[in-house]
Amino acid sequence: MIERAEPPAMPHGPHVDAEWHHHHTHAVRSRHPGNHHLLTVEDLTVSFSMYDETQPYFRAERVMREQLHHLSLSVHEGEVVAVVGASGSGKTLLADAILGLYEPNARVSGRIWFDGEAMDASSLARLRGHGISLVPQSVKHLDPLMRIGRQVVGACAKSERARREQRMRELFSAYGLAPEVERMYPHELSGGMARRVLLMCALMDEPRLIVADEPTPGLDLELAVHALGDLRSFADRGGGVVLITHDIDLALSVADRVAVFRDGTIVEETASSSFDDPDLLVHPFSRALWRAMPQHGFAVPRDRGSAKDFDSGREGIR
Ligand SMILES: Nc1ncnc2c1ncn2[C@@H]1O[C@H](COP(=O)(O)OP(=O)(O)OP(=O)(O)O)[C@@H](O)[C@H]1O
Ligand code: NI
Repeated sequence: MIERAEPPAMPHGPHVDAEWHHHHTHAVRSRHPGNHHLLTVEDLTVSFSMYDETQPYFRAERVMREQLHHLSLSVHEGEVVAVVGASGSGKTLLADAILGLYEPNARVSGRIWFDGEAMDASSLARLRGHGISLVPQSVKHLDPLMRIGRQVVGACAKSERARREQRMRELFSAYGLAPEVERMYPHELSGGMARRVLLMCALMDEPRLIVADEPTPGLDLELAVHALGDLRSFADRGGGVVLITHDIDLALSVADRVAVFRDGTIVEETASSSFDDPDLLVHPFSRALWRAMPQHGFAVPRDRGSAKDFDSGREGIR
């Protein structure tokens, strides 16, 4: 169980120190029975302890709010799996959980396996940047006080510096960033440049799995296609990619499989090609996404406050 681990504090990202910090027991490491996946997430549930905002403040008690519910997902080597769904539905929480990043008030349960090994929060944290890399959703993840070149090269042993600088320059030219950008600070970059830098940071580490949380907003179509093409070729070289996005059209152009995410869980995992024919889609929400695609007439899925439309019957809404 991931809830038992004691995660180390990390220099970047949210401070890792969840409530379950206090219950230590040693997680049992075992191989997943018959697992041939690079990543397997089983029954992942994330809740937050918070004050009940439906009560007046003087009566409010701490309650647990569950945001991810019994979520399962798998990624093979060589595969791009797109996680598509509405905003605010918990997709970033899924990314954070795979990276072993938990807020202090989070309670996490479930199982995560990487390359057949059972993971806990501390082993996931150790893999961060050393096997699993995140392309974060917000460009605010860049350090505002550090020059771009230093951030991309990252903290590394002196002996590795030259090799990493060489790789950075290759990535710079592949992404059409001028060498001067190395000397710049994040506030001097356009949104699109900052996005490319975040992607480069992930590619620098030569991970086995990349979790990309909305990597394309702010990129024009050509750059977005380039960025996704890079994730595709990373997978083609044997890596795995979890591509979180609400742009299903773009996702379908690179993903092997699509995991349809709704209200804190994955309701359907299917081949991208299922979106060529809505009869191959099982869940009403997947069909609603299909209908919302431009070429199918832009029917906007009524995602909020109309759960019944999707949950009662295969056809869902019109
Ligand atoms: N530390 C926390 N405490 C309480 N609630 C939280 C915490 N972190 C996230 N949440 C809640 O979890 C829910 C899911 O948020 P999340 O950012 O994962 O959604 P998302 O699908 O990534 O959205 P977007 O598409 O806007 O990026 C939100 O309602 C958010 O308010
Ligand atoms: Ni998000």
